Amino acid sequence: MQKIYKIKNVLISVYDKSNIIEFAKKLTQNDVSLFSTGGTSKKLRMSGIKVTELSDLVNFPEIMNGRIKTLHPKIYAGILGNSNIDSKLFYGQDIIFFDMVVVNFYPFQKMLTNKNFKIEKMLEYIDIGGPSIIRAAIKNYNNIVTIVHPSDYNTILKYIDKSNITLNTRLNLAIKALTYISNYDKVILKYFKSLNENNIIKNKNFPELLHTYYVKKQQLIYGENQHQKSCLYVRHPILRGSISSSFQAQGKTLSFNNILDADTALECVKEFKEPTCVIVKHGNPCSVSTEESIFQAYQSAYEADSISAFGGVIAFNNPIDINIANMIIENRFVEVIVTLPYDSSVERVMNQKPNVKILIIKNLYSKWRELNFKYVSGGILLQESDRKTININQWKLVSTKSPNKQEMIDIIFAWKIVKFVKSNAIIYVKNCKTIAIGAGQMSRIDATILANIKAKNRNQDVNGAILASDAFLPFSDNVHEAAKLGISCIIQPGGSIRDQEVIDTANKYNIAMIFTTIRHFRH
Ligand SMILES: NC(=O)c1ncn([C@@H]2O[C@H](COP(=O)(O)O)[C@@H](O)[C@H]2O)c1NC=O
Repeated sequence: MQKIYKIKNVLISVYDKSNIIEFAKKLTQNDVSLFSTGGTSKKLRMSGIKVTELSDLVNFPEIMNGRIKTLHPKIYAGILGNSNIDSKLFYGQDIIFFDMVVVNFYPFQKMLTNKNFKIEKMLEYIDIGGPSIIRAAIKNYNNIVTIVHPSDYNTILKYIDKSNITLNTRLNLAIKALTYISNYDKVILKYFKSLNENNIIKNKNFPELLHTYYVKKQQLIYGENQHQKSCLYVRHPILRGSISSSFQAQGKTLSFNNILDADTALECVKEFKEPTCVIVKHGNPCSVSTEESIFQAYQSAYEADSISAFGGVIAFNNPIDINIANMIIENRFVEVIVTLPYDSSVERVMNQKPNVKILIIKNLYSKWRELNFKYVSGGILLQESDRKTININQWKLVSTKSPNKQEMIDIIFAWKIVKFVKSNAIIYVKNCKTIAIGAGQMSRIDATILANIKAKNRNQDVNGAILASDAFLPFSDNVHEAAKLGISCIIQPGGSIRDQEVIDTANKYNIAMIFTTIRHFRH
């Protein structure tokens, strides 16, 4: 036979007071005694409902602006205890054993929409007493009914006069309550994680425990290789102007490598305000060019290294135009295009090559400073992203010869690119166009020799070009190699113990040399 539960004492503490008057009235009509926190008591009393204030019950006032209202052993004994068993234990201590708790929490999620709320204000909306009451009641669901949704008031009233709130009903209400607490905590957790990330960025305060919050965006066709499964997760809140927030307008399913390359291409092209095109293969820019128009930039970047551009990932900092579209559909093998939204006429042309993957970026110049994660077996490395912008005032002219106006423009152009090329990186630039890139070599001299080979093989005119090196030139050998092709200016961080020897060699060849004092390794 089902045990009969008579509801006698009810604790009510609700932030959302909708329908509470009607509910409380019906309870009192069924000989139920009510016990409430300050605001709830006031509301009930104003409607003529008899209620005992919990602070009177425990003989302790609500303090600290409501931070402490119900956190009292007498209240928790009344929630966690069983009147049949524990009455003797608390003999003479005026413990009221509650048969039902009706609670809803401070509206933390709703307050999040209030962008002006500072952290201190948000913290005040973390409900402490409410979830504690509910958690205690859930633990004692054998003896207590737990209500967290006004929509359950009527359900419970149907049973209350018959005193047949079954164990199963209480269990289901406890599950609802636990879900409510858990969702509430998830929202707070998300908020705290966002603070965590901001703190890391602002204070370089790397936490003991690292929580990250990434949401699955899409399944990828495969990982780095076909036998590896893969998908893309994106940070929350979404980073605007990034590859993660891009929208795929057409083309086959993206792969892991497509996204990596598109990210490098996009981040690199974002460095430039003038029409610029960046072509990337295997994580490295193969060519970059800035021109008067985006079409010219594309043509010039393509010509700079048309061999490497085959099957490349191309990013533009302007919408692609009809000329680019025609050129691509006629005779170019392109894997991915990253562009700002383009015209419908361009769309119609690109639709003729439906396999080309096109990613649309709505906003290029996001102000975010991001964190950079790299995975190692069993751990992750965390660092600030290399967002160091150029500050010419920190640069030092160390050679006898000074760069001329065009060389100055070219070294700034090159220095923006070099941080996107894997180390050791040497790049040659002339007239705002890369003419050879030596990437990812284990020795710097090999990177320089590679750049020389590429420049020669592609019939580039290196005479009067500039050389940018992502880290210091450790020996003068690089200068000798560069001089062979007529390099007229070198930009590098400086900082080698052989700096003077390197400078002397530059002077010997009448090469201008600038030290940036900033290094841009990329691994
Ligand atoms: N601090 C406490 O001891 C405490 N006990 C209950 N509350 C919350 O206070 C609210 C009701 O307060 P009032 O009845 O004063 O309007 C409810 O949302 C309840 O979850 C508390 N507030 C915050 O934690």
